[in-house]
Amino acid sequence: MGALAVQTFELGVRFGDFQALYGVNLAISPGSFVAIVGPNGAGKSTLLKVLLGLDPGNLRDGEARLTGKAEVFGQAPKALPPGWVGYVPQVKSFDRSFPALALEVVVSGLRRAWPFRIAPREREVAMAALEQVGAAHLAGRRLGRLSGGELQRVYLARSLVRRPRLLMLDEPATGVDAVGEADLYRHLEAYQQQSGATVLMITHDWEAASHHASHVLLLNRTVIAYDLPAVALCHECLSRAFGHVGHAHSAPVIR
Ligand SMILES: Nc1ncnc2c1ncn2[C@@H]1O[C@H](COP(=O)(O)OP(=O)(O)OP(=O)(O)O)[C@@H](O)[C@H]1O
Repeated sequence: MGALAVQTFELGVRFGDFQALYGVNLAISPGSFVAIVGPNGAGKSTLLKVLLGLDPGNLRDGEARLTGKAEVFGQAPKALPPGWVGYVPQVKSFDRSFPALALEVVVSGLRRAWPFRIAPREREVAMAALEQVGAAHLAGRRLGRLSGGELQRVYLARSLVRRPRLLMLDEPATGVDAVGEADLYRHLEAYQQQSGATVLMITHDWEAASHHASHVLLLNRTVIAYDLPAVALCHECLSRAFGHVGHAHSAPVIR
């Protein structure tokens, strides 16, 4: 296969007169587990949206402009075969009022359309994905009756159901308790070991990043550091990304 999982060349995104990202040059090898760390408004979600092939101009009102180039497995994100990329959005963006069952949500990831009738084979594949994230018992539950952590697992199962080569997660551990967070990493690492997939995960938890990620991308509108966690999370890099690194955050555990 040979191609890098993700490569960007002087990537920039501008919303009106606000430059959200500039000069982003990345080369991420297949099989990496990358934690994307940076302050609020650093452009982390914007970067993931570009890699998902979404047009940043369509995200909100106003003019947006993309410059430079992004490639996923050597191709423009929009040109990738369906199923190569999985995405788990932030829990807060999930619509729980939608009257659906967890199983239906997972099958919708398989079909990319709402499953009014679920075929036996689809049920089998979706149940396997739910089992993979320890959520088979949630299959028949309505979304509105799931906790934040349970909902997170259902969407993780949905993102895994087509066995993506690149999995992107936007703050998956937010609102999830410590056990749920440990489970999340366990499931991600197990999937990665089986499949060799590349994982990009936005997180505000430096400690978890330093424990679980193979690499850390420290971002503040441009790349501050992309390196092994112990290097990218050094005090100087964090100060450059966050400004003053005060006592509000626990110091990262450097192994
Ligand atoms: N569609 C849009 N229109 C205008 N501005 C936008 C749009 N999308 C993002 N922005 C702005 O771009 C900047 C980067 O946003 P983004 O959501 O990528 O940051 P983030 O690093 O993910 O932040 P957080 O940690 O708070 O989730 C922010 O200042 C945001 O307000």
